Amino acid sequence: MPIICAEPIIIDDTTLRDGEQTAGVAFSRKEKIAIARMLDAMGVHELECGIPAMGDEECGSIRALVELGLNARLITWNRALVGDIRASIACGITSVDISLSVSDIMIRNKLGKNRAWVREQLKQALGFAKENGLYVSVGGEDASRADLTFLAELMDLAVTMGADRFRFCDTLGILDPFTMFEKVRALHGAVPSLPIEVHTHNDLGMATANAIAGIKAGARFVNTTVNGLGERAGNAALEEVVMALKVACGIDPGIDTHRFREISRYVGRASHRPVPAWKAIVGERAFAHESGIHADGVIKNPKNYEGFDPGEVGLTRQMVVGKHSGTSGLIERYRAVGITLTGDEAVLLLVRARNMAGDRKRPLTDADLMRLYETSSSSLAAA
Ligand SMILES: CC(=O)SCCNC(=O)CCNC(=O)[C@H](O)C(C)(C)COP(=O)(O)OP(=O)(O)OC[C@H]1O[C@@H](n2cnc3c(N)ncnc32)[C@H](O)[C@@H]1OP(=O)(O)O
Ligand SMILES: O=C(O)CCC(=O)C(=O)O
Repeated sequence: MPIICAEPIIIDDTTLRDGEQTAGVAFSRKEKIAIARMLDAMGVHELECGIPAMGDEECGSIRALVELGLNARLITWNRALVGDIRASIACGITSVDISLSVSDIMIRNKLGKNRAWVREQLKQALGFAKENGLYVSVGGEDASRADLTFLAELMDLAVTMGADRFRFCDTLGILDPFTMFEKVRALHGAVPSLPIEVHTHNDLGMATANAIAGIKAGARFVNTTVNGLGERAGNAALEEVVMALKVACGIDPGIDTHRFREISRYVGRASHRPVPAWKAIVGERAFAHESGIHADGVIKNPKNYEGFDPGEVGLTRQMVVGKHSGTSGLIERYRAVGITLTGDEAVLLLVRARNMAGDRKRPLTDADLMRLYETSSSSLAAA
């Protein structure tokens, strides 16, 4: 059943920040500009575009993105350090994520500090950002393992100091959607005046589900990356979150989805992480039908076996002849290469086509189909 959102859902795409943090991935400046332009043209609302603290090269890229004058809001990632925020301001940035580890495990074992230090650091960094007129998302790193009462306390402090939103991060990707929902709902209930952003990771294969659960629990901002790039197993994929919102939740975040295939292929090349054929939404074979019952159903009406039209994401439907084909699919494929089969001919050819696909461990090409037809001509004449 469609859910009603009082306010629009804002997609904050972090392909250029967390996406580039995928181990071994490095985008050139030219690629960053191309990706940002595409995302902007598609109507993506915000781009987390880099980390000024990384140094001159990164700052040069961020400045170049600022100079594009995109519609999308550009936001940078910063530790809760005045120096990091200064570096963002020097890039011409007016929106920042100020990140603080908020779980006791990270506060103790990574930062070597305590909760009081975190509070103090937030005051200093947020205070500095606000004095400089910045829009601020307070990033709660490892929020999914943090004490909820402490999180609510930090959120209260953030509201008092003028923060614009709080980012709930499932940094390790260890939540399930039900727990995600409960935690985000609890925080939203505790501090309703501070909008929540959700940042999810795919370590258990639930990044998209958790992003959607966060939105259903009241989050208004959601982080995505093209193809689900990101630390370790990646983040929630832009194309999955947007289509899940549209198809499963009845929420249209206003993104031009027709370019999903195009941007997916571009980012796949630029990241040297080719898109698997079966990848949800954008995989080349995401709308390929081989199994007899499915092919027959799709031929009768695509709605039988497609949750949405492939054209909506820039893909095309493919009818495949293989080991699981039935006669309807085979007749349809032969029709596409200009040959009309009778029912008897299809029955005869089907056995041979299945065997051929099984032997070759791949679907039959047009050339395979033609050869099969020609080499079966005497049997077909008798059929
Ligand atoms: C969950 C995330 O994705 S967070 C984003 C992570 N992204 C990146 O790390 C990519 C870019 N990072 C970098 O270029 C570098 O790590 C830099 C420039 C930020 C820091 O570089 P270095 O000074 O060489 O430090 P190094 O990377 O070895 O260690 C990180 C330091 O930041 C500290 N730190 C980590 N998170 C925070 C935080 N939120 N606020 C303040 N300090 C922090 C660590 O405690 C550590 O400092 P320490 O050595 O005094 O304990
Ligand atoms: O903004 C933050 O605090 C960190 C975001 C992040 O990349 C993560 O927690 O995985």
